[in-house]
Amino acid sequence: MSKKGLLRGYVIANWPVYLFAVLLIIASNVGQASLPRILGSFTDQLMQNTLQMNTVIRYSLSLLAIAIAYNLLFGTGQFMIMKLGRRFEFMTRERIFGKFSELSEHYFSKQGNGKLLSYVMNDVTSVREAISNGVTMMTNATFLLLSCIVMMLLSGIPMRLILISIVPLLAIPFLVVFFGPRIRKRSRDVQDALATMTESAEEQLGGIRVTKTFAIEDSARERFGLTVDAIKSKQLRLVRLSSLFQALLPLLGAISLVVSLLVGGILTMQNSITLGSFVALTLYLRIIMGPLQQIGNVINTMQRSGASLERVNDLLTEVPDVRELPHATSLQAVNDIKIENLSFSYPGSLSPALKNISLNIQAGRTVGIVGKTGSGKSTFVKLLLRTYEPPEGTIRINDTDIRQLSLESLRSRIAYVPQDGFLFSTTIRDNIAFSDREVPLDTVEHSARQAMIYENIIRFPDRFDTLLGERGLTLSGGQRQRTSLARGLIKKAQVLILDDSMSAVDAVTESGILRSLREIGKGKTTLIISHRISAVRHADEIIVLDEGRIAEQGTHAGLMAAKGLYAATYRLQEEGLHHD
Ligand SMILES: Nc1ncnc2c1ncn2[C@@H]1O[C@H](COP(=O)(O)OP(=O)(O)OP(=O)(O)O)[C@@H](O)[C@H]1O
Repeated sequence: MSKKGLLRGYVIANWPVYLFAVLLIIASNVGQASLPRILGSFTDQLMQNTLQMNTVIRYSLSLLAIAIAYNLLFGTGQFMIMKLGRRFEFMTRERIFGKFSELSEHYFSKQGNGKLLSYVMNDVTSVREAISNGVTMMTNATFLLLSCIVMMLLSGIPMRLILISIVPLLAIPFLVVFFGPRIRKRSRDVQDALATMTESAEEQLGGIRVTKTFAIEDSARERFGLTVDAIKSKQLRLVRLSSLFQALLPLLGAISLVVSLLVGGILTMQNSITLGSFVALTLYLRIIMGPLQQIGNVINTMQRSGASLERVNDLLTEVPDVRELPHATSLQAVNDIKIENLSFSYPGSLSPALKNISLNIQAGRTVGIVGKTGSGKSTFVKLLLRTYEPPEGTIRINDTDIRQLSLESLRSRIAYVPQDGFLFSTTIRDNIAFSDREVPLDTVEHSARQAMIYENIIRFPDRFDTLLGERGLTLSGGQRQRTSLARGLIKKAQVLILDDSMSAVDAVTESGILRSLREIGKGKTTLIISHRISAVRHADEIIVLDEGRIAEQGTHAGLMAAKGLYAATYRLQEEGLHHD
């Protein structure tokens, strides 16, 4: 898609409706532009004393007919364009949301949620306003201007008088060329600053509890104030420029009127033109002031929305870091997972998070991964799920490089439970049955029992129908973690990955969950990642990661006998437990 693709594509797809609406607006303008001509001829008849009652009535009815026709035609045209604008807004928000689901975690960590929200809210609205109001006003203004000029010529007003009167208007294109790009540049600055403010507001709200517990509300307010100040000064710069531009166009119109009054007045005194022509000319120039003001307005809106359109187009043309091949293979079943010489550095990071990892995970086995914080455990899982793209040929499932697989088929075969599983503002039941909303309540309850959260849930007044989040109940950290665990356990997937998913539960609950896992894990490939050795000691194989490398590998008994890092960590943790 080209930079302008979004809007152009939309207008091309809807051109017959746009054309029809524009024609209606043009027709309404032609009618309106005949008003001064009618009034001019009325004045001449009045001066010549040739007016009769039925002529007066005819003139009045003509004016009424023009007014009604104008309202009908303009109203319908404007409604059609507004409707198209709203549809554009709706479609663009959907496309942006679709794009969000394509983009990788890396993109989101780079951009920040606030900035992305501002695309969906501020930018889309700004483009919609331009294509609704902008198209209506631009068509209206341009054709009213042109119709007035044509009608002036048809009204018998001498050509030289018209030309002299509209000379000041010739400066308009120069003003547009001068101001347009400058307004656009300043608008982009404002939109960027708005995005930064949304981002800052989002972060401040997210961290409000921390801010309060540290009693640093004042400095938080000050920091937010800085982003607001940045918008204020950028907005003032924009407003200064756009107001100047908007004021200059009517000024040109006013100069035209002055010229027409001066030259037209002299010609009327010399009887070179009729009084009717003079009245018509001044009325035309008065009417022209409206479109001129509108054109200034529209150009301002268009420039502002142009900046927003650029931002939205930039987002929609963003190429995701993790992409599917055109003919990606669909993964039907997971047998063996082979990892060979896997090294990985995060984009922009100098030191690798994983170094030379080689590992075979046979189907149906349980593998524990332990290691101190920052040793690369979560990175390993992210690569397995292709949240980040692993280097070519380093991770294979059933001998196929996972980069050849479709993302949907890969991810739907894996149930992943992160440490801080996000819960949505809906019922507990819907949160647990996230992978398949149709599963019966018994199955949801069964998973809740396995995750040791059932007893908590049935004590809530609405049990599994209890609402969570903004309009509902707030769960404790441990309850949240176990609800998210139940969500992973219910998923019908051949591979289960628990990424530190029991860190917020006590030792007794953990051992209950581990018992369930041994039951669920039958026939499933299970990866348990943990700081705590108690969570992995029953695994068929344990991998000890240290600074991105496999430091040790084996069963619990084997690793204990080796008396290395694993055995030392185990002793430390056991001692901690006994001291508690
Ligand atoms: N998105 C990221 N961008 C850059 N570096 C990252 C990113 N995520 C993790 N890292 C770095 O990669 C290294 C491994 O991190 P990882 O999250 O895999 O460790 P971990 O063993 O899971 O730690 P923990 O037990 O604390 O969750 C760390 O040095 C970390 O700083």
